[in-house]
Amino acid sequence: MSADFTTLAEFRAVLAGAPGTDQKAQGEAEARNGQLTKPPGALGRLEDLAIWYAGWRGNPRPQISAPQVIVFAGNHGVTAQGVSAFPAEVTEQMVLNFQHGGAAINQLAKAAGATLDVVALDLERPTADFTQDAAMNEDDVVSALATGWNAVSADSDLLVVGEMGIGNTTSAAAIANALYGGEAADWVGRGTGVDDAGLAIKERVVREGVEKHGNPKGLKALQTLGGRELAAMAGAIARARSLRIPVIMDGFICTSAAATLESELSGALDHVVSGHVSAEAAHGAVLKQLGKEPMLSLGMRLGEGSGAAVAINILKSAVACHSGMATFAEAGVSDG
Ligand SMILES: O=C(O)c1ccc[n+]([C@@H]2O[C@H](COP(=O)([O-])O)[C@@H](O)[C@H]2O)c1
Ligand SMILES: Cc1cc2nc[nH]c2cc1C
Repeated sequence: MSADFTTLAEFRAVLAGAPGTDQKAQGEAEARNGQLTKPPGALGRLEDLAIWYAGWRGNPRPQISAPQVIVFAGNHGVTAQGVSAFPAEVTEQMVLNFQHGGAAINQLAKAAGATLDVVALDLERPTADFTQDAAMNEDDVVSALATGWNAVSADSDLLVVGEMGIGNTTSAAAIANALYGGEAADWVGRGTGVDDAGLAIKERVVREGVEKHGNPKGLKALQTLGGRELAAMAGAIARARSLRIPVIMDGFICTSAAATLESELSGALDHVVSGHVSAEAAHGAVLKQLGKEPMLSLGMRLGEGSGAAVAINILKSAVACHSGMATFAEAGVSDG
């Protein structure tokens, strides 16, 4: 299948034409939730998650039986400046590890009953150093969006997008700084574990990049400051919307990539929930800007879709209760 767009303008039109939640199914799910054998609200946020999921699936009593995890990998020109604790070769080495089943995400996807796809994007062709030039030209960012779009299986009933890309916390910080303002220092963190000198380099690189590209917003931020794996995650999130597949987003990089869609079009992430808040310093602030409450806070900072994969189990639990529980009438339990 090929994507429904060949330019950024066409991708914007796709975003604008995307479906909303199914109000009828959502209302029916809400009504069902009120009849289940529990005190009202006793399942806390699990109840909201199940109703949200039902609305997007257009089914008041849905199931989750085909979750898909996709990990996108990309390389970043900005690594030449010394912004990561690890060398750029690790991106490709970890792709091989994913393919051989040896990474954390392999275990977490399996534990959550999800399929796992690994998509490497032009690893031999890193993006441009965004302090010098736009990270990607329009053709490159559209191609990466299309790769993400095409990676989503229409048979999935839940999507997790994750990433692997040495240097990409610098990209994510630059995007967040461009979208939300403040100082570069507000958005940079230690990523894979840079020392104070590395953190100072990241701060300078983010400041220079954001200034060079003029505080870009929306897809322009994705193109000029992002990376191929970030654009692919954005493309996959957009495709999931068009297929009414709910999405759990992962850590700082995933959330910053997703934020470019919301910046482009308010409501573009209504079908997306946050799986976790990562230990990367600014992740919580980006989630706050998006009005997304993370499901989990486990001190993770791995990427790969790992935190979101753990959260699949939470969403499955929410939906299992919602669709499997008896009502007061069915169980002969007196309601309050
Ligand atoms: O998901 C997160 O919040 C997260 C936080 C810190 C690091 N990472 C991962 O670490 C890599 C980027 O870190 P760095 O230091 O190279 O910018 C990339 O492969 C990410 O998947 C991911
Ligand atoms: C080993 C390693 C694994 C990762 N997975 C996601 N980002 C990563 C970064 C490193 C360095």
